[in-house]
Amino acid sequence: MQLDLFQDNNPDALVANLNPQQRQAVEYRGKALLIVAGAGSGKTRVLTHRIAHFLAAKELWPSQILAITFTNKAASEMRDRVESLIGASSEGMWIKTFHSACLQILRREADRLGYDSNFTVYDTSDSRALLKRLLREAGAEDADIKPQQAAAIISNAKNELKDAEDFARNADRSNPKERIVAEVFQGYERELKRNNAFDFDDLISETVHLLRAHPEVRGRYQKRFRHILVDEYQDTNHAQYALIRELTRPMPDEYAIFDDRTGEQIPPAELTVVGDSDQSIYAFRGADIRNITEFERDFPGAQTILLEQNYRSTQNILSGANAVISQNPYRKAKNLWTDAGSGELISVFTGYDERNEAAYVVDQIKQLHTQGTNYRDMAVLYRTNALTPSLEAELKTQRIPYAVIGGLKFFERKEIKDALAYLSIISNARNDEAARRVLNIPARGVGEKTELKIAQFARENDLPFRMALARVGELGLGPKLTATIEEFAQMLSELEALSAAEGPAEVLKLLLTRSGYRASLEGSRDPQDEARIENLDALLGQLYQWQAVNPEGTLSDYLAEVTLAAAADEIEDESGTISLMTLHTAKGLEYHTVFLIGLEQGTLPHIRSFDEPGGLQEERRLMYVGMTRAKQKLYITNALQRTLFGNTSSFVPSSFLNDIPQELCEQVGQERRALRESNYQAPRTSWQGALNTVAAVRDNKDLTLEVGDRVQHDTFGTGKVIAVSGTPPKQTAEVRFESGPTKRLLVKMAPIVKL
Ligand SMILES: Nc1ncnc2c1ncn2[C@@H]1O[C@H](COP(=O)(O)OP(=O)(O)OP(=O)(O)O)[C@@H](O)[C@H]1O
Ligand SMILES: [Mg+2]
Repeated sequence: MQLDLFQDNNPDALVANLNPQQRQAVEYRGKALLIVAGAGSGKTRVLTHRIAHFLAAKELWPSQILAITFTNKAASEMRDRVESLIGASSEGMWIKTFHSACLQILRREADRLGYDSNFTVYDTSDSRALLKRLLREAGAEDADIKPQQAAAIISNAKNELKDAEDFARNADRSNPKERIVAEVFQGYERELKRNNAFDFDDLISETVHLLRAHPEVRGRYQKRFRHILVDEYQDTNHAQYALIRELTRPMPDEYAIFDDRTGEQIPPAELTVVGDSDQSIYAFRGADIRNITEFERDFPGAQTILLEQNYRSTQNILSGANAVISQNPYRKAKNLWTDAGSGELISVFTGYDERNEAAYVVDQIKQLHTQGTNYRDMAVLYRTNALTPSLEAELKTQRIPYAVIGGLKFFERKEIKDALAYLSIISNARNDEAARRVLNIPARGVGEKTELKIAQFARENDLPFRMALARVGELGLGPKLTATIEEFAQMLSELEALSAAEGPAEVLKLLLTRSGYRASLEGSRDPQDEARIENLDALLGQLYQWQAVNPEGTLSDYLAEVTLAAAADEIEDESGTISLMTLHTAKGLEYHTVFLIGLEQGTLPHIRSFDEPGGLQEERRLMYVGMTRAKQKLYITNALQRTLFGNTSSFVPSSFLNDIPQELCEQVGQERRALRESNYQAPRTSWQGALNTVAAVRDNKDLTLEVGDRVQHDTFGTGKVIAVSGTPPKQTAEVRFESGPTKRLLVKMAPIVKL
């Protein structure tokens, strides 16, 4: 039927399900249209309907449309929405992110910039590595310039469309730092070009330079793209803004473009942008809200349409989100409303630690799934990736399929794999792959040639690679290299000895320092490396907890468990997978149920925002983005303590929680505490209570359970033992809780009392 709609050329049917303002936006014809509105008011829906409307009215071909979104996930959702509207393939239509659109243009036009079309795109770590070398060569140690600082300065310059020469011209020559950065910037550009490489920011700025320097190329793209639509316009930076401007700015007479068929002159491309200044969350990358506020000045005669009805969320969720964002100063109040009804209350849960928080979240997920909510309709959102390990571990244990969107799963991340490879070679000296992986991690100057030599020696002497390392003296390498490798082998021996006496967590803790891995990440100042440290700390925290639950567990037990758990990733059922992602990635998306985790001071708002101007406001917008992803049900959770690097720190709940009116929330955590208080010794405060529970856990040593016994669990309430196995102290019990879940517990460790 939808195909008919398209073939019948019936654009009116497309606007039947829209409110008057949305309909006006879809049907508007003119050079420039700006739609500003709060979350969930149908901005993206208007964009997709507008695209379909152009097609159905046969005003444009798919290939004449360029639609730009911010994330790959948003782009693929937009494509799906358009295809289901037109009932046909959207082939030929560009629905892309800024970066992927520019990448495609540059691939085609590379030779005009003196590049080959097979150029490489340097990711952040490639750029940092290059900058580090250049800084060293420029003697930056004395001026104390970190690669990360230089990278940020260069990135900002590129986002402002300033090249190395501009930068050098404007640099204050009497300031040694500026002089060095200017010099390094020029060297960096030279090296990129020599390597036939662009960095991330180049993709956009170079496309702008290309279009500016070559009007005939600009004309070609203007001729092709007759209508450009940009979603999430509030997050465009200057370079992105300039790109749009080049693609819509009138052509000079000598480069005027003409219709091949009619011979008529073609006017500039038209533009539709939609945005919400309350959802601007990329100021740190140079996003400029002024692009939205000054749109009318930049595009004279532009039409502005406001949308006010929210179709996504229930009133409780919307009121909660509005209450949070209204704390931001200097914003235009919006009149966003919904007729969806008040809906369920926002559930607020306080866990005593991150495992308790994860257990609660996963348990709710299981219950919702049992009650018929598909996994694909649920998402867990967080401020930073470091918050996921306990959650991922719990999801794995409970065999719930999940996907980490826009990021690697925890156990697939490089630093985690590195750490596990270290643990693996310590646990099993015959694991050649692991030994070879860590040989030069962190960089100790052992190159591939040396690695191959060692491997060959190992083969000839029928030795594992690890053993060949110990005999590196026989290889005739240079003295320095030989000493480095001997030292590496010696370190592995020490760690092997340690692992015989200590638990895996202690081994990991020591190896991160002894190997120099931690120091190399700490020294790098690359934000990615900062995240890597957080992740390694998270792994360590998780390992300590694993050790607490498996006091007899060995390193190889742990590694086997992790590997098997990773294999559980394969499972997926017809209800899809749960999505895990950062708040930044979640922009524009929506889910039936949303869990916002890690609502603590220092996590959200993030600690780094405290001393940045406007930092707290940007964090509040992130919170607003997170809350407004939920359609029917919103959970907000926090943990009173988190374990990082074996250290447990306590956290205060996020100040944003105080902004949500009490009557919109139900405090699940307090209910849980009340339950506990009514059943046994009352803890004094919630989190001391949690510690008491942990202490009580250790007193379970002599507890033995039998099938049929009733127990009270700290998190899950009362339940009945339905199976037991093993004998104390290794007895495990399967308990079916009245609150729904069935759990397998190690009796001596579980936070339970026998009733
Ligand atoms: N007129 C309408 N009738 C029914 N549903 C609608 C209508 N307008 C929007 N919706 C639905 O409301 C939800 C939110 O719409 P959409 O994602 O387009 O909002 P948005 O303004 O782009 O939100 P965000 O600011 O989060 O990007 C979607 O599920 C959409 O299909
Ligand atoms: Mg949207």
